[in-house]
Amino acid sequence: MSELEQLRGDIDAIDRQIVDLMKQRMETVAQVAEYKKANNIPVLDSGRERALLSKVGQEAGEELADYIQSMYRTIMAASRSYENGKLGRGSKVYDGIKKAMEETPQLFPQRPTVACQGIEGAYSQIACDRLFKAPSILYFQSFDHVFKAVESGMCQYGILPIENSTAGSVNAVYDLMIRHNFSIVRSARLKVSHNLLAKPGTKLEDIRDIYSHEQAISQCAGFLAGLKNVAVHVVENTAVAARMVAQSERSDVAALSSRLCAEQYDLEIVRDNVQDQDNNYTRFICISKKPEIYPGADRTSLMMTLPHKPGTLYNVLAKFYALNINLQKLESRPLPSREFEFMFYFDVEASVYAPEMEKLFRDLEAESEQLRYLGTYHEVIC
Ligand SMILES: C=C(O[C@@H]1C=C(C(=O)O)C=C[C@H]1O)C(=O)O
Repeated sequence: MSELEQLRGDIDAIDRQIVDLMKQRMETVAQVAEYKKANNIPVLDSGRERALLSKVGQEAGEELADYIQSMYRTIMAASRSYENGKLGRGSKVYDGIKKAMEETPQLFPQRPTVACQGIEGAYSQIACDRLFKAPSILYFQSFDHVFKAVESGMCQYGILPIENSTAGSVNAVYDLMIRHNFSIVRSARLKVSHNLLAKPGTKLEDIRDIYSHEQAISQCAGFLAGLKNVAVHVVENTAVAARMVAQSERSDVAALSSRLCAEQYDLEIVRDNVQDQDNNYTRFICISKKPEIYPGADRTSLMMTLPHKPGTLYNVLAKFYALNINLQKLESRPLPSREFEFMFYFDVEASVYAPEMEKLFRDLEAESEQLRYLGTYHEVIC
């Protein structure tokens, strides 16, 4: 037997003892849960946990204190989760998820009324047309109006951009999420390619002024830098830019917009795919008033307000880790009304049918100040 094999044999023997001791510890934890139930005591006891951490840290000695303490944080989180299960406390959120699954039809609607921000030809419209077969689209001036149109029932769904691969999160939309009630029922990941559009017959060398949204301009910076005697102007969105060019009396102006805008506004594509990088995409969410969970839903979004104390975010992340749930997105936004408090937005990868989802919600509800379930849905790649 090699030295390594011998050492691993020793580790195996120690692990048998650890597992045995952990089983004994969990059995005692279950008795604690019984006691707490009978005496109406909450599961979490932060004071006891802090004292335990400090004690095991001292017992471990300076060199190992950090390792042992971090292991104990995990052990205590597992104990609390076990206690919540033993107490038979269900999860309100998970009950709501089950109800939404029962009540949602099998098929995603094909012809609903959908709220989009902008005008015809905007990227939200492209995302909307990929998500629904034949939607009736109502256009609104702001993202806030899209949320309101869905909240009031005027539109069945709303489309909102939330993230771009080059420019990052759309903070304005995350900030509005805090203020509105809604559910996410689908998301779309749309490949974005920008084209230089002008009136038919216009040549590249004739163009003197180019209009577009600032994000599109920055994504085409390399192409624009190569043009001579051209001024670039920011407008509110790429479809507005195309409409301006179409309505202009001049024939030396152009817009950076989608291919759809060329058709929409009778413009010609002078140059296509002029973005600097070809892996440019934007993610959109499709929102509704009430939760709807369609078959195949594998992504769940949550929002949580966490108290401003050390370790609160860590505790949430530890739960995802303990249940082997993959985190796809984490976004934090300051809460305007509460100084130094943050709203965290999470996207996790897990099917609603997975048993760990019920455990996750039970544990999160038991311990987070404010938990908002936003929906479970599938992301469409278009
Ligand atoms: C087991 C208990 O419940 C929780 C788990 C703890 C642990 O695993 O040691 C400690 C405190 C509580 O947050 C307890 O209250 O003792």
